[in-house]
Amino acid sequence: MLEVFVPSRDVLTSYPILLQQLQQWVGGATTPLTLLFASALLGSVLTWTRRQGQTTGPLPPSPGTALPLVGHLHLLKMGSDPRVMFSEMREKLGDIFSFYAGNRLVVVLNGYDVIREALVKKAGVFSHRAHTFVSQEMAQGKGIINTSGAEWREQRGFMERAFRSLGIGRTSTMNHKIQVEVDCLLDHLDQSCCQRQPVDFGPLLRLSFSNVIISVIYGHRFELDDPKFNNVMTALKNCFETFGNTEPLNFFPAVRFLPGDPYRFWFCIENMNVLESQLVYPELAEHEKNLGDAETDDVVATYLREVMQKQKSETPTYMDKESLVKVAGDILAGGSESPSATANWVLLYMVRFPQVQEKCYQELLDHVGKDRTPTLEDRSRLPYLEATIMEAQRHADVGPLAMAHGLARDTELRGFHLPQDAIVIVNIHSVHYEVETWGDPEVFRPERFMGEDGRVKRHPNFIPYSMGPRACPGEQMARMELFLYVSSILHRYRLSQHGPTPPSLEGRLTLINSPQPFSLSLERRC
Ligand code: HEM
Repeated sequence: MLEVFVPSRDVLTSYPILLQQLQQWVGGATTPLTLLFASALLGSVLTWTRRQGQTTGPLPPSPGTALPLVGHLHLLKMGSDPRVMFSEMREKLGDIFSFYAGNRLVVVLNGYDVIREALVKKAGVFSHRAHTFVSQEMAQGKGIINTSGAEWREQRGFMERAFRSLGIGRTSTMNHKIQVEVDCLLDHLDQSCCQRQPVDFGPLLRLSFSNVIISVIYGHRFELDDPKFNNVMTALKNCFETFGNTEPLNFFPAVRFLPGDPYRFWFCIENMNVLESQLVYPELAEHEKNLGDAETDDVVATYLREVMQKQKSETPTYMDKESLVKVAGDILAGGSESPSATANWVLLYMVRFPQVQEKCYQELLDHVGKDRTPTLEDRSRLPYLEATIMEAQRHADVGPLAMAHGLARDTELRGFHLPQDAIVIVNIHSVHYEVETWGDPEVFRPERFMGEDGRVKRHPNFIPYSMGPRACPGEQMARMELFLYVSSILHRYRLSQHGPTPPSLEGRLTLINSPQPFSLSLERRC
């Protein structure tokens, strides 16, 4: 789960610590650490020298001269927001640029045309994931997010098949699954509303959205106050929040032995173990016991049945129980943080732009009325609400750098040579904030997603789920969830700012860009 390189703000703040430590060791006495450092340096210089001689064509432009061991890191603005840094680099270097992080080449793709050319037209090469130290340690080469080639195709193909056969994507199935969680959330909100308590939606939405995907994976839900559920979800959140810090290990794996776990690697591993030992393995054992029961119909049961069939027919396969642990973890990771953070952003925008909230409510009144709650069948009748969700997704930049890709082999893109072991960053932020496309990208304006015919206008450059064969397999489900949660909350409550300061539009960028914690006041409308 989750083990891909994304140069978050954390990575850029982690490197100065690393560079400082390197300087200290160089000047210090001989200790196991200096020996460790010396061998890392020697290995790095050797690889570096070998690489320099291997390049067959011009690499994408870079910010200057790279040095052994650190590459271009000494030239990058450490600690700055990578989105800002990449925008500046793009202005100077063009749509495709590169830099060495240690001795590993990182290539950044910017703008719709270049990203489409890579992920769609050259999908066979660009649909790989980069092989990195941390991803290998955490995923053990298994699952969906961190696999490539035939193994990835089989695991991802399974997920898509299972989702189809379980009816995920069908309005009737999803209406029920999501509605159960929405109703529970609304009950909880009613209590806060009655007691005039402000609500911090962040943790509530995380638990609620996780329950939807858990019911798809394991066939049952948890009570929102179940301690085990809360424990496991905290572990997942911890992984998301600290994963970015581990990135220096991808370039200098030896630093994992430093005392005090400064890059939070062991903390991440520990939290992943909590998730797997308290949720995934026990669920697997339970499913194995009940597999004969025809009622058991969920992702895990479907996977186990397919493994049995393949074993029986002696079909070669990558599907096994160890892979199932990672597949289940990947689907849970994908299906919890991104959609719940997106919903939280939408609510935040409703408070920052009350006129948009009122317009959404008016649309709900006109097409749903006060006597019933919204359902997925109402989607086509509520285009402004849909447009508002899309605009919040674009403006909030939830997954600004997607998940890093890799290359199946050495390749060429727009005349530049890209070596097979490069890490490829897909800069979705550059597409969502392109002035040529949007005119005024900094402005929050749902109308940009409304057509003149009063219907939702789908824009090809709106790509929060990425593009090509590696694009998010949960898109359909996420869109249904976002619609039902947001429409139900806005239908029942007027949301307003709690306290004198409005919630900040500045996010917290880790693996994804989440809102900073904030609380809202609720007033019941019906
Ligand atoms: C608003 C909600 C969501 C957003 C913005 C989002 C966005 C993304 C993005 C940008 C990627 C990376 C694509 C790439 O590598 O180019 C991705 C991958 C993925 N997402 Fe989502 N996602 C969302 C919801 C979901 C849901 C609900 C699920 C599960 C049902 C899910 C499961 C996954 C998985 C398993 C991958 C890895 C795919 C692969 O490596 O082949 N996501 N998502």
